[in-house]
Amino acid sequence: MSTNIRQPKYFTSEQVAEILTWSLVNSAVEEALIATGTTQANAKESYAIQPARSVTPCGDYSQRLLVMPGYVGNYQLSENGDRINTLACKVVTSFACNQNLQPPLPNILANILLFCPQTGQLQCIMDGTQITAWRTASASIVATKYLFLKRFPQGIEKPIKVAIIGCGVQGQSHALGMCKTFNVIDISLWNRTKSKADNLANKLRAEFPNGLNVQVSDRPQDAVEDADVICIGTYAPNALISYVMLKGGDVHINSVGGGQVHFREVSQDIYDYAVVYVDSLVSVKNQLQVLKATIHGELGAVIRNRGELRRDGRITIFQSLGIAAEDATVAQAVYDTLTNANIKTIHGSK
Ligand SMILES: NC(=O)C1=CN([C@@H]2O[C@H](COP(=O)(O)OP(=O)(O)OC[C@H]3O[C@@H](n4cnc5c(N)ncnc54)[C@H](OP(=O)(O)O)[C@@H]3O)[C@@H](O)[C@H]2O)C=CC1
Ligand SMILES: O=C(O)C1=NCCCC1
Repeated sequence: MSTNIRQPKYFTSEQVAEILTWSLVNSAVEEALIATGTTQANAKESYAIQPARSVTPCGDYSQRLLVMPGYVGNYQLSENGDRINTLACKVVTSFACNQNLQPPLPNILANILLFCPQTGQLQCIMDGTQITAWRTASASIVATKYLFLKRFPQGIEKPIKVAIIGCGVQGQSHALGMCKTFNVIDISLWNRTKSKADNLANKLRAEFPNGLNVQVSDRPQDAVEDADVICIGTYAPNALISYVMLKGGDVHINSVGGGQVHFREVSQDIYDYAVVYVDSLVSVKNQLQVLKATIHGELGAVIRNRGELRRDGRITIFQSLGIAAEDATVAQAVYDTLTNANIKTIHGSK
């Protein structure tokens, strides 16, 4: 039999990093969130098919291999772009011990396989480690825009105070993404190992020399006490923030940390009071049984019914689990840029 099968391309983390900008990733992730929740092919709407990810513990639960397949159909990477389909699968490991290696490795290492949606042929494998860091922060950015900033007349121009709890890979991408996307006037950083918060503070001061007040806090409560928006992404097995620590009134929390075993970095009393949204209700069934919270709905549903949500004076939580559709749309945007395909994608400064 003749083989017309082409070898897949490979894109390194350096090639991928070169392409990533906050405007590109934010818009690709927003499309993924909108598509999530609609699973049927439909001429007018985008949709996503993303079965629950498989999790293989490798010895114990602190070492896991996750396989995240996803198909996103009939979506656009930019307003004037063609409607496209993407078939992808992220293969990602989470080994909590990697940070103790000399030299340290990221705990979360990923590769994304992108397939031709017409033939199923593997088109490329790209490093997904950076994409995971960026797309998770972007999901929190989109959540902050729709669940929090839409409450105010100034919208995304509103000056906000942000707290970052945990300054690992996720804390860093959240801090940079928030400051690049929104009018952040004040950012407070807390990390268990203080030197990491100090390093991030220096990076932010260098990158945003004007108009951004950067502080490192000794305790999580000091970081969050005035915060409008809190981004928390750790492996903590116990709550790091609780209701009494918050400023009261309008507060939005992006909680991305799965912990090693449970979702425990935010205290139960905050969940009891807050309105909780997720990226995917399907993932909730599989991964969030331990969380005692009423889930209000999916972020994508809020975006689809633009402007209908009013949560004035409330605490909202975006409980992020991470979905394959986000990896798929971002990987597609990166691939298109690197290969000049579907080139009407949106670009912007880093
Ligand atoms: N929702 C999603 O889509 C995604 C979620 N994640 C989750 O986000 C979290 C962070 O991942 P990532 O940033 O890549 O990991 P990193 O290893 O880069 O950072 C881990 C962070 O957790 C902190 N931490 C660990 N244990 C504790 C503890 N007992 N108390 C307080 N802080 C602690 C570390 O502090 P220190 O520096 O002192 O060690 C560090 O700040 C993980 O739970 C991961 O599973 C990751 C990717 C996607
Ligand atoms: O969504 C992801 O990607 C991940 N989520 C939880 C931890 C591993 C990576």
